[in-house]
Amino acid sequence: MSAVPQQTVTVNPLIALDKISVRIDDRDILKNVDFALHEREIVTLIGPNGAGKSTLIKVLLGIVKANSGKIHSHKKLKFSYVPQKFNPSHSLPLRVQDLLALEHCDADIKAEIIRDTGITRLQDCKVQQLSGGERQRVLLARALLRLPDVLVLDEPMQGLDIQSEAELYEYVRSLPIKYGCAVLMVSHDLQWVMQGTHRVVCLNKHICCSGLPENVQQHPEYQAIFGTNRVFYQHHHDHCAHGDSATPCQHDPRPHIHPEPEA
Ligand SMILES: Nc1ncnc2c1ncn2[C@@H]1O[C@H](COP(=O)(O)OP(=O)(O)OP(=O)(O)O)[C@@H](O)[C@H]1O
Repeated sequence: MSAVPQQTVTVNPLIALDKISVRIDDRDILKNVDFALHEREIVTLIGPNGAGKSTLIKVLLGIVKANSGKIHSHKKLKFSYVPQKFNPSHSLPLRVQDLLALEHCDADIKAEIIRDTGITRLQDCKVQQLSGGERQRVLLARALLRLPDVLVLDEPMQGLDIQSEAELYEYVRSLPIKYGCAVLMVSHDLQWVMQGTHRVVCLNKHICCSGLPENVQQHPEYQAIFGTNRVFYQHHHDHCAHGDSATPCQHDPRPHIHPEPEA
């Protein structure tokens, strides 16, 4: 069983891609891709480098136009996207609090998101000067402040240390219930992501297979790409991951990411 409580999947998906194909410079990037994301669902997109994962996300976000196929959605959706790379211009110095102020959100929720993503003490820092891990936290906070219907995370663990990575997964897992969003995540980190996801979709220009993590790893196309030794790691948290301690966090039992230690 997946380690995440299964959601009741509604009949109507929030958004569905129907036979989407994308060609760039006469190369097939996506071929006949059917994909659906349901309310409050956590879906992880996996696949080898160049499989078209970022392109699929960009089609969903409307950044890339498909050459053929249809996108269905029964309401106008609010998306938040945390990209793989974000390099803010040095010619436009921006403090973290200025970046966060661009999203309008209830003050209590904003305070909660800032606290839970561990960025309270970064408010006066310039975005350009943040470490990779700090930047990821700030981008996640900013994405959440939009209170999106769909939160899209493209390899969000980049730059995070192992401790923060575990906390971030735990935190992401709590988001659909806390803020009512669906989460679509791209990740190469099979061990950690699979135990936090409702459904896995394996892409290699076309959808190779999809379903529960434990079923997908038995699929021949999955095994052809990733081999048979990549068994998903099942980890059960009843504690937050800070301090290398397995004892429950005394000060705050809610999923949250701890701030990076001060230098
Ligand atoms: N704007 C573009 N122009 C030309 N080729 C592109 C463009 N965008 C993507 N591609 C090509 O499409 C293919 C899929 O790229 P994409 O970034 O979607 O893959 P990915 O699965 O996200 O890869 P990775 O895991 O390495 O991030 C790649 O071969 C890439 O070079």
